[in-house]
Amino acid sequence: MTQTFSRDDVAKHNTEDSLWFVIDAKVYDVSEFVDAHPGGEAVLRQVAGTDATVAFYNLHRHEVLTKYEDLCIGTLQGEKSQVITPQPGDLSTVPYAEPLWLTPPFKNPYYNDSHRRLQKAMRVFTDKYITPEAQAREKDGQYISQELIDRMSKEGILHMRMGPGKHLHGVELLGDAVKGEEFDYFHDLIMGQEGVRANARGFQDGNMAGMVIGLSAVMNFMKDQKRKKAIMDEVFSGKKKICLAITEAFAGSDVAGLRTTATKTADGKHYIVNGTKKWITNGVFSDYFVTGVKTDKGLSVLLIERGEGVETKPIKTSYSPAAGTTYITYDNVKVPVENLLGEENRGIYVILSNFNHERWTMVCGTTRMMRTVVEECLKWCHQRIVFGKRLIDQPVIRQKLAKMIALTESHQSWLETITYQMCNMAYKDQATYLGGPIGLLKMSATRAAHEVADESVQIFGGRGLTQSGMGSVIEMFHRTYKFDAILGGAEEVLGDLGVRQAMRMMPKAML
Ligand code: HEM
Repeated sequence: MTQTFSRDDVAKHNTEDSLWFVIDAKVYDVSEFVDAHPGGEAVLRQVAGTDATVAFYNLHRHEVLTKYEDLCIGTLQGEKSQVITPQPGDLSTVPYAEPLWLTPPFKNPYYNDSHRRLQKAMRVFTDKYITPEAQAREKDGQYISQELIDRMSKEGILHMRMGPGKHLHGVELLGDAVKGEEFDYFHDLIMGQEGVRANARGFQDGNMAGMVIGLSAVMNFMKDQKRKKAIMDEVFSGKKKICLAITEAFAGSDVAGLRTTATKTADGKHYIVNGTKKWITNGVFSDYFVTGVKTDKGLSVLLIERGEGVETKPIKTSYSPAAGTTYITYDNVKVPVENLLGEENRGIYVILSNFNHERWTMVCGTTRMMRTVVEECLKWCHQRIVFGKRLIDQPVIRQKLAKMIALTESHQSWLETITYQMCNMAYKDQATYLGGPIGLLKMSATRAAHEVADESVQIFGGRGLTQSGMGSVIEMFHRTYKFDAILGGAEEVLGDLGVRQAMRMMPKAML
């Protein structure tokens, strides 16, 4: 694209056969494209021979130009493009589009060089591999490809998604961006926040969310160490998939109400499992199901392999089928007693100890998505002309942005404060001291997401309700933010948990 043209050259191409215009100092020849233009032929003819930059950005996302770059035949003499075309791995320079620690000149006490290296490497990986696949799967509703799973496995991404621990020791992580031994909860936060930038909430769960919440129970509670290692190897190598099967049509956040039963056989060697599970993420393509069951004196957790008596079928939800949301039935499924995770009748401990990390991971994602929505709105408000002004020139719009920015920044800061505690507190103490705060944080983050989603649709108007084009990210967020408000514990349950934990620590303090 070395050819240059004057504005007069462009102006001559406004005929039936030759249709050129300028967008951002680049010259486009759309003579052959007019028939195929999704917005119709007439609108293009109206701007033939002129500078159509403002009209274009009022109607299209910038990536449309990248997709159709073949239509560009040259540039304007002596003029330079102004609009930034992001490259894989780039940080955004839009204010508030990145957390403060990634925004010069701000300083932050929590992150070191290994965090920065990991952030950079994971962003490149997301931009190059996760986003294109996520967008494709959102459209075709298929499940994640084995190719992407294999690629993530090779880079140690599956290992890292499980958080800090021995499973990372000696594993090469994203080209050695960080040593497994030094991986902490801030690295974990980075993995959680960078991954969601694919802007596809359904696929985000389809991308091994079942593993994140299911494998941890095996890692922490399977007694047979050889078997545990074998299962971890199968899952980390991407050969087998695993999910967590707790909720039922009978019981959601109130896990004590589960009705799936596990009865021991007379010889004591097996459990016979009967019952159902609902809303199980990744269930349709999983090989292992970490399943909450009722045993004679309480709850227990069993690792169940796909096999005779286990049936899975997809459930349609308001996010994409790519999540693999599943209804499971267990009909007289024979499970070896060695597959018991933790102690019999004390499964509630297994389930609860899993929750903190799951909830915290969800906050990482929600907070990052709110930030992306802020960025989308800031860009849109600067390019959208309405009533003869840019949207950003309307005070009422600036009020909405102020609220959205404040909610995003405050939740990121609170999240980092909690993450710092996780880095510096023994795992067993975290259940006592952080269960409540993490519950309150998740409750508050999803309430904030509710506000951010609502305001962003008001800013985008009809485009915020349209799945393709300018408002696609807003539409996706508004349609799916509720998943974080329900999954992993509903807002009300978590708020109550936070206050009840505070009640337990309440001294005899009087007014
Ligand atoms: C190289 C130049 C252009 C390309 C490749 C292009 C491509 C597209 C595409 C892919 C869409 C579908 C919606 C989307 O994905 O955003 C679209 C919609 C549209 N385009 Fe273009 N377009 C170009 C220039 C223009 C210009 C200069 C105008 C008007 C002055 C225009 C007017 C429209 C309209 C009115 C729509 C429908 C928008 C909507 O549904 O909200 N296009 N265009």
